Amino acid sequence: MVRFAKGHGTRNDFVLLTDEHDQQPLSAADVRHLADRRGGIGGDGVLRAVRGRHIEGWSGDPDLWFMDYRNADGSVAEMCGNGVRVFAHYLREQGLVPEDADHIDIGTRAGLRTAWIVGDGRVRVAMGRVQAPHETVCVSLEDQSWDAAPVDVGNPHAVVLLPTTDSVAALDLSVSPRWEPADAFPYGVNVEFVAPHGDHRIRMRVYERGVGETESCGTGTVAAARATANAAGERDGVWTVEVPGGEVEVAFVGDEAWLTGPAVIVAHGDMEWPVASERREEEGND
Ligand SMILES: N[C@@H](CCC[C@H](N)C(=O)O)C(=O)O
Repeated sequence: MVRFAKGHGTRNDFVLLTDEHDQQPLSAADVRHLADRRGGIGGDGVLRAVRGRHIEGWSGDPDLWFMDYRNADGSVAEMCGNGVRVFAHYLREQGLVPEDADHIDIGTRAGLRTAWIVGDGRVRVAMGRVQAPHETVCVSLEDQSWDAAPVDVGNPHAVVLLPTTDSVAALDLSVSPRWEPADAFPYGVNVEFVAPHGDHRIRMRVYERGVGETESCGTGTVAAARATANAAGERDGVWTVEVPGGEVEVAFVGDEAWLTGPAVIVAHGDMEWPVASERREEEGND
């Protein structure tokens, strides 16, 4: 049996597990099973809490809790902005960090992230440096194409700025967007479609690498706000980003970003483990 929690941030949902001493490393097939909405628990991703010392390539404090993030298809991603808020909340509710700690430092594959529980069930995270080069790429969806702004939030994004929220709502994101040049994102990319919806307020939909369309993507909201601010010639500022699953706030000071939004744990339970052998065989235990 494995103990799990289920949580979400603006309905971007995750299965959470604690594996302090790295005794249950997850294969891609394990992750797909956990994230499976019919045969497993269900989620857009899986967050495993493990001490940093066990993560190859982590050169920070070995005692820090590390957010080992996986997309629902089993792939590894560097960062997850909604996930890191839910992860901070989980560490606190599980008693894995002191209840009176002012902040929570978390290791991720994109580096150290610091979270503050700010009340009302919301968590603020210092998202680090956001890089948005000037060059654009071409993003296509079925027979439509647009210029998109590449933005790096620790993980890769391409942001398409559209004129109206109706044009965002009309998109069919059941199919994956394509991009050119192909080598612009050798490891894939998350694609955001964004339109203005008031003063420093935008609306966004996203097609996530390794998942498909989700109701929210925290790093995507940061990328969307950065691309919108850049297009408006603004640097510092606070943006509200509406997503199908709710809304979050993104603040910029210089190159740095902070993301604030809800973090919810909805359930705890026990799951059969290891995964049934027939499923491992079916999916391949890679
Ligand atoms: N939903 C996440 C992003 C998760 C990773 C992404 N799919 C990727 O592969 O980079 C978020 O809230 O940031």
